[in-house]
Amino acid sequence: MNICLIGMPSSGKSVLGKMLAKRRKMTFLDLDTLIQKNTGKLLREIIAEEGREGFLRLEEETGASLSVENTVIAPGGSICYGEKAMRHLQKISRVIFLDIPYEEMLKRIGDPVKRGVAIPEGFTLKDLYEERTALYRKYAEYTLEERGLSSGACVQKIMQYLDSAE
Ligand SMILES: Nc1ncnc2c1ncn2[C@@H]1O[C@H](COP(=O)(O)OP(=O)(O)OP(=O)(O)O)[C@@H](O)[C@H]1O
Ligand SMILES: O=C(O)C1=C[C@@H](O)[C@@H](O)[C@H](O)C1
Ligand SMILES: [Mg+2]
Repeated sequence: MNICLIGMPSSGKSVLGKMLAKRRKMTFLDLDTLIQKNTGKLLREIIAEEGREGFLRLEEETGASLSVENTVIAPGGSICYGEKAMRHLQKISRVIFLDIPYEEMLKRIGDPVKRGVAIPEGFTLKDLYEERTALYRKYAEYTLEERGLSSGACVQKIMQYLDSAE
């Protein structure tokens, strides 16, 4: 089985995903990296050429056709807009939502534009946070409340959940 970590940019999908993969002897896969490998382009080049919508379609297709085993999958934060991808990820993996408070995200994230966050026209970061949080919750079988926890404690809680719900 695979594990898929979803959540806002800077919620810890990469950091916690790599720690989890090491602890459970699994492979770590970053979906952004896979998209770049498949297309031979950087994400910002894809977004510049195809726009936000084009990128989201590509991200959805990549997520929906993923075929891996024993892998911790870390998709980009915008994967929640791809219904087809999320349904597939639910089938092939245990989907876990890394929930961080809005204020914590602001502290960690730096400049969202530089980080490549796909913010629609007229949306604030707060709007985006609220819209996505509802979607992440909808697709996840477990929500990890990160508030106040160290990264080690986060991994411990995820491990406990996975072991208890096998
Ligand atoms: N409890 C915690 N859990 C996870 N990360 C934490 C925690 N506390 C602080 N951090 C820091 O928050 C950052 C999380 O960044 P990370 O790149 O893992 O997020 P991400 O979800 O992969 O973001 P992106 O969607 O941009 O790829 C790291 O710099 C990490 O050190
Ligand atoms: O949260 C987002 O909107 C994104 C996050 C990145 O990981 C990339 O997947 C892309 O730049 C979009
Ligand atoms: Mg990451």
